Parts: sequence; C-alpha cells; structure tokens
Amino acid sequence: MNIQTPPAPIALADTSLPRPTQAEAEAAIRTLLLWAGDDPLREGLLDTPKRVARAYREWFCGYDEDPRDLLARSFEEVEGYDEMVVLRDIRLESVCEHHMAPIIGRVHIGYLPAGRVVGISKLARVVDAFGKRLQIQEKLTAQIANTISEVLQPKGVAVVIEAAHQCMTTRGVHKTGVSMVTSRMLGAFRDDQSTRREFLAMIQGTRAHTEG
Ligand SMILES: Nc1nc2c(ncn2[C@@H]2O[C@H](COP(=O)(O)OP(=O)(O)OP(=O)(O)O)[C@@H](O)[C@H]2O)c(=O)[nH]1
Ligand SMILES: [Zn+2]
Repeated sequence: MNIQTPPAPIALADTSLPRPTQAEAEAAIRTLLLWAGDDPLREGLLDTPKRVARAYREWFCGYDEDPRDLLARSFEEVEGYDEMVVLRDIRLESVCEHHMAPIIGRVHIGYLPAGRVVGISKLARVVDAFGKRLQIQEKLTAQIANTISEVLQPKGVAVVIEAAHQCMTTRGVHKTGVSMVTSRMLGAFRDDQSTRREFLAMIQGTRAHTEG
C-alpha cells in the first residue's frame, strides 16, 4: 500500500538566478561591516569578508544538492522487513529565513518501508540538504517528509523537529529555553493512530534540550 494522498511535487531552490561573484559577495560583507559601525580596513577585519563568504558557502551548501539524489540508492534484500525504521535525534543546523539567524535542534524521522530501505545516513543527509538553506521550520519539516515519501514510496513517513530559533533568543523577544515543535505525518502515520503512537513513543524521552 502506498501513501493515499501523495504530497505535492517538491519545489527545489530557484537556481536559475545568476549568482554574484565571490568579489561581489565580499564587497557586500564590507558594506555590512561599515554599516555596523566598524572599519573594514583595520587589521582584524581585513580577511573577514573572505571568511564570512566561506562560512556562508558552508551554511548554505544545501542549495547545491538535490535531496532526491541522496535517496536514490535503496536496498531491497531486507527479508520482508516491514516494521518501522526510526532515526532519532539527528542534529539540525539551519538558518531562519526572516533574520538569517541560526536554528539549532533535533530531527526525528520514521518510515514504514514498502519493500525497500535506504541507508540511514542518507536520511541525515536529506536533513542537511534542506537544513542548509534559508528556512522556516514548517517548510523544512514538510520538505523532508515529502522527499522521503516521493522517492522511497514507503507506507508512511513521520518527521518531528524540535528546534530553538536564535532570532527569538538573542534578539527581539529574547526568550531562552523555548523550542518550536513541528511534525509532518504521511500515509500510515497520518491515518493509523497506533502507528503514530508507536513512533511518538519511540522518540519520547530522547528529546534532548535544544540549544540556542
Ligand atoms: N512560523 C515560523 N515563524 C518563524 C520561524 N522563524 C522565525 N519566525 C518568526 O517570524 C516572525 C517574523 O516576524 P516580523 O514581525 O516580520 O519580524 P520582526 O519584527 O523581526 O519580529 P520579532 O522577532 O517579533 O522581533 C517572527 O515572529 C519570528 O519569531 C519559523 O521557522 N516559523
Ligand atoms: Zn528569525
């Protein structure tokens, strides 16, 4: 049995827009340093634009990946294994699209295989491929679940994310210790209460305090 309501096709990042050059990116960072009130030409800041550009490459490397490719290799010799597979407490590092502030948390993923399974590291790679972009947590949660569902065609997928948003802790409303929890349940996890309960029980108690 496949998922009854197939999710909408995944919208990937718009890569058709031309990217500025490295020099243009560094110039923009110099402008920001000036705007903040500092001197970009003083010794300590001279290499900062280059470093920041490099850091941005790392924080936003998800735009260079198609998460579907990460799940392309799957294994069918599983002796009919059709029970739940859960990968819990996957560290999440993302960036809030409103303030460009870090989102740090945990992702829990469950799926019910329909004949084939995927290498577990690939689930964590999918988290990174979507996480290392500008995000809001709801969209990130849906993208991860929809991709696993679309590519693996399992009987169901569940994704729960708990995360702290530094735009709430280090600025603005300044509330620490707050975590945002989002979930996306598809197929059996949405339709069958006992499947959903089993998944939620499996991830309970592991809920590490989210940093932020
Ligand atoms: N739903 C949702 N909201 C988010 C997420 N990340 C940040 N936000 C919120 O996005 C909102 C943006 O609100 P704005 O009023 O446009 O921005 P702001 O003036 O900087 O808001 P404050 O953060 O309240 O100072 C804020 O309430 C943030 O807390 C997310 O992943 N999901
Ligand atoms: Zn924010």
